[in-house]
Amino acid sequence: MPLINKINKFSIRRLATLSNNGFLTKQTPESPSFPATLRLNTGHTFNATSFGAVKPITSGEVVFTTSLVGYPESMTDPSYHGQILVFTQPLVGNYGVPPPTLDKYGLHKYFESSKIQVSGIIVNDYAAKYSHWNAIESLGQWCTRYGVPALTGVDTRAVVTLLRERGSTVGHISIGEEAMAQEPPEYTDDSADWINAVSRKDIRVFNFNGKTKIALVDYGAKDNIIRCLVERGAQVTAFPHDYDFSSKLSEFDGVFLSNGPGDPKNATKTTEVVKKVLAKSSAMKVPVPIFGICMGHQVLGLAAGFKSYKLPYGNRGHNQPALNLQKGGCVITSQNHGYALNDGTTPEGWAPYFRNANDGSNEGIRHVSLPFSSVQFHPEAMGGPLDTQYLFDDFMDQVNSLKVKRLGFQLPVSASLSQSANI
Ligand SMILES: NC(=O)CC[C@H](N)C(=O)O
Repeated sequence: MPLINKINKFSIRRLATLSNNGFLTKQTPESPSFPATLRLNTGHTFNATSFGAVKPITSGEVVFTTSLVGYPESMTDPSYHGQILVFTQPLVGNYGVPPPTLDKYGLHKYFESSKIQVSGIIVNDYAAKYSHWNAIESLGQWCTRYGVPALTGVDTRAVVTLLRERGSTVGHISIGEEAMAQEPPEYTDDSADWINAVSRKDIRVFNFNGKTKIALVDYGAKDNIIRCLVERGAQVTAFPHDYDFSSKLSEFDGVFLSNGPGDPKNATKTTEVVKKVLAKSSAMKVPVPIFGICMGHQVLGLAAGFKSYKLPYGNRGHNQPALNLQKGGCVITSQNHGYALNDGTTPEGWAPYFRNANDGSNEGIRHVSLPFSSVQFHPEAMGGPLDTQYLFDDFMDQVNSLKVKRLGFQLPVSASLSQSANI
């Protein structure tokens, strides 16, 4: 390559870094590569080379995603907190990592939260050389900055075959000869605390100008879920997972239950709060609609009386087909979950809403007469197909029309008559 081209390429990369100044004033150097292993509790060991943080040993549940793109979004999704993520897409890293730019609502434009949430990543073929107009650093540099180990050179198809045969499996990333020679430690399952680790600690309002007031319970909410609501005119009040907002229900037009990590059965406190909210809303003349996504769906289900269970190895990817049991048809969805509700435990007054066309697992529930529903997949789809974003439109339409009805009931009769004449 002529020298001038080389210089131009270098300056363009530098410019990208400088134009995002304030985020990254100095790039982290690439970590040196070390020999490493991924050891699974099945007894299998995979040799690898590290390209992220040099941390001797990291343990966690090993899960896989079949998504072809979206590693910045997946790795910052709080639902992946504490897990070691295997990418089945062989080439990972080739478009680098974007800056932590915030949009006008204060939400991350290119990430799902403010940091890497996975405990480690496993890829087949790491691309250290990246190219993208918006990239400011490589995947390896990003992992190094956040202290997250990353392995390349692993036969990820063999790992996934094992995970699919053996089910949910704990694994250990060992970096360097010394760590590789040691027995991996006993894995301590701290997943009961994961929601607490990722949920916000304070109450925060997004989009003060929004006309429709939504209470969002944050179990580790992805930024794009909040964006999907505020972009549709919502003022979103995000509550910590353990905050009992049931006494404030009448201040809101709708309730949204977010995604989050771990087993929904650990979310006992919030399940009790959601039970109260369901009872309160059901008793209102005009009920307040409730919608949930993934963990929010599971919590709503548990509060309604469904039972949940752990899937053999979970569904994680961007092309999971879900059948709409109410209207017919099939939607292609983005997913990331290890647990599911059991359709066989559907309580009275509720119905399964969506069903996974691959494994038959539940993908959604709805109340047969009240405005309560939820989906296991991710309509906000970051990343993934946008086919089910209409569910946000449906939810906001339902919230707004019931809000008008509720206002009608609250106004004196004469005002209520003139208001309904206006709509
Ligand atoms: N994305 C999510 O909210 C995941 C929900 C839950 N942690 C599960 O794995 O099933």
